[in-house]
Amino acid sequence: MKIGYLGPRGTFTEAALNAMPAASGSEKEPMPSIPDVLDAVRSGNLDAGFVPVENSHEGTVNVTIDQLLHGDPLLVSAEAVHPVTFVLASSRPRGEIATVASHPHALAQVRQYLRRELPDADTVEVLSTAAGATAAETGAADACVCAPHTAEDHGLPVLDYDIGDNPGAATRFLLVRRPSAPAARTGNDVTSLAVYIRHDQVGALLNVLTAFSVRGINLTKIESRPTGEGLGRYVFLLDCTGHIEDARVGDALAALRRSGAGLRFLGSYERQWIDPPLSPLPGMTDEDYDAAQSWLDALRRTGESDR
Ligand SMILES: O=C(O)C(=O)Cc1ccccc1
Repeated sequence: MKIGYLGPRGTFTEAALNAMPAASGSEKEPMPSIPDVLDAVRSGNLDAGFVPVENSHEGTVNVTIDQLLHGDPLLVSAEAVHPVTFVLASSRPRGEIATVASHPHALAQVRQYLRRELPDADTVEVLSTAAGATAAETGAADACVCAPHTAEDHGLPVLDYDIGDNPGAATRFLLVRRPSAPAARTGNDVTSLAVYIRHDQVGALLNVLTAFSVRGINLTKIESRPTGEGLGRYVFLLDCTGHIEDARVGDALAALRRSGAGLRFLGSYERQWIDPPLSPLPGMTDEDYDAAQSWLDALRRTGESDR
């Protein structure tokens, strides 16, 4: 199995992929950008792609989300959550640092540090933290923000360790592939989907949310992105706990379908966060659904209910 990831070597994405048991034994190929990774999956050059999607403090990596929303569909088969710690690295003395290069999400997570320590330095956004290290090594930038081991690999002295504004920041990554049967249900799963609500209906978003809440399904993320059709046209990205094989999740999706909402299923996969999953509401387990279906089947056959 060949997995492409946001490279070059030394990115946080690479470190997160190497820590993933499901990826051990796979051939891993660094690619220059997130769209490069996902397009290579679409074209069949890669079996899977591994990209950052969200940071605990900086929020969503929009380029990843937009890639999943537009173009040929892709399916998420796994997620990984990985801690991120940043260093400032440079071969120049502190007083000579006029430019600092890194990935926009890394720069955003050290904003307060840079304002405090290097208030006059300009930031330079590049495609990854490892690309920032290359920029600092070649002199295209004076310094970079990257992982400690990346500074070492590029022969860059570390001027400051642990410079993140939020200790404990973590990034969530997704393993994606071309659509096929979703990952197996584990009992601790997340389902991601994009919902295109009806714009000619008042309360359309509330109806979508209600489809989840009445079935006791916990939403863990909701985010809107422009559809690209014009102002006021948004698509909603939802993450909920549960698997499409869970009766209540399948039932919620079927209800959305009946309501006329457009759906792009983005995958059901094992959840990797520390929060314990919430128990289903009474009457919402698969067993409850099965028992109610058997009761209805019998009622339709015999005309007899149980009271
Ligand atoms: O640039 C990297 O190293 C990446 O893998 C993207 C990223 C950037 C900042 C935090 C987490 C991931």
